[in-house]
Amino acid sequence: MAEGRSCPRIKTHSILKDFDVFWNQKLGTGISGPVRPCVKKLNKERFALKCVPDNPRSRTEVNLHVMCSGHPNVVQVLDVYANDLQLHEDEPRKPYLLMVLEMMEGGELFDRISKEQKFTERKAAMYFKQVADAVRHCHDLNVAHRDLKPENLLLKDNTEDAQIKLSDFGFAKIDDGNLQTPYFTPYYVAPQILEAHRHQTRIKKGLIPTSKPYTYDKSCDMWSLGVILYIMLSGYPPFYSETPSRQITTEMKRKILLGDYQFPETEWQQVSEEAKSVVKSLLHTDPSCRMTVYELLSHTWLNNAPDTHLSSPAVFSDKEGLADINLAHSQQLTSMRIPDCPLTLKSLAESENPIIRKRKLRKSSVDDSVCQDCIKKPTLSPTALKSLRDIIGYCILPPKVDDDENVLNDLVAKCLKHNPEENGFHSILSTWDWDGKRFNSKVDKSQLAHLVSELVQTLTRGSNHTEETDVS
Ligand SMILES: Nc1ncnc2c1ncn2[C@@H]1O[C@H](COP(=O)(O)OP(=O)(O)OP(=O)(O)O)[C@@H](O)[C@H]1O
Repeated sequence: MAEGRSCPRIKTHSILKDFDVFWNQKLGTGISGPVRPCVKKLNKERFALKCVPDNPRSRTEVNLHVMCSGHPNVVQVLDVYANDLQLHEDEPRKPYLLMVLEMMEGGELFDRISKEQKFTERKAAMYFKQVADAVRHCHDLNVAHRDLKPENLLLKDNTEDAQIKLSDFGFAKIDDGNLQTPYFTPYYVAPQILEAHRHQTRIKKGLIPTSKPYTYDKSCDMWSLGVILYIMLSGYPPFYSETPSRQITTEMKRKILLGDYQFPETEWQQVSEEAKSVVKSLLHTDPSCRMTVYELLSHTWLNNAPDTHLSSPAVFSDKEGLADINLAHSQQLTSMRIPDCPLTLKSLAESENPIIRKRKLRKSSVDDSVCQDCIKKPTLSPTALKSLRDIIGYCILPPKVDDDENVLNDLVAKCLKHNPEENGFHSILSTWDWDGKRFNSKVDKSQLAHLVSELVQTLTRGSNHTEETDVS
């Protein structure tokens, strides 16, 4: 079992006593601003300095990064300072946490791959194994990283066999298992919570041993690993939108939930079946069936990958393309992360006055672009809404009758009477070959619940229905 490091004492004297900081240089830039080089005065050793505003969230980042630090594939945190700084001319001095990090001279992993003369499956497996081992270490400590993406995989130096290390614990979270006891109103619920609920039900029925704790966040890390591996092997991501936008589109979410991706012949015909099988097991749509990090590390491909050439370096050398890949991956992670304070819905009777309710609802909108779209959408009648919700409720609750399929077919048919024009609904139904009366393919009820739940969220945001509920 891995042992975590305890948090170093946060130093409150000026960092400039111990380090020379190159404020005008940057090693890279993230959401929290540039990461700068610095040199320890005592021995002239080079480090990277990450400055984050001092607030509870950054304190969590520091704590969890330090905790996971004692592993060769995790960037080490040497020291942490709490100093007041004026980092921008137009801002007053503000409290910051300054993290002195091990210097990763080799830059980001995908930049390195773009320069590889001969990039093979074996090399990809060698890189990937190190990333997986870092994730194993975090998961052993019950930490979900939640931001596994190419930009956070850094190389120690520029040598041929440089180590890869995981960085940026800005979204990391102690996986305290809260999601094993999901609380929600069954009709309006994030897809992730539905999954946790299903898992809970399966444990209760004895279908899954209780010794295998399930947390959605850890399974998200495994999904991210699947996306990273897919990109490493082919040069492009498994899920992308035909119309690039800054917001993840409903269509892309749908593709992710349905696991709707391909292995196009041109780039994938050379790739071994074992590698594809690893990708498939990581991108499994049901998080509770997704490969765990231990299953991944014991997979034969990781230790016995063939020496076949991959086309990814050529694709990565297009810098703009690589930036698009990184952006798409970040957006997908954002859409998958469960908010740290889960949203719950209160009934109208419990809410405060209507003006406050409306204002709260406006503020709670997480996806403005979707919201704007929805305002233009036709209003759903309460009966139509109820019939959609009945389908969700039916799909997430344990079956009560033997005649499962007919009940579902009847519910859908009834719903169609109330929602005849709703294209989103028709498109969901076509996933399982709805012929107007029944489904002709076996319905994955969990996925159906996901998709209808999303549709309900989309249709009710910005419409009259938002007045029926209050988000707190
Ligand atoms: N230890 C390091 N050594 C060298 N470069 C680093 C180091 N840490 C970070 N960087 C560079 O700085 C960039 C941003 O760092 P980091 O991801 O930690 O910041 P962030 O503000 O949390 O970013 P994000 O937008 O990904 O959340 C990295 O992608 C990398 O290029």
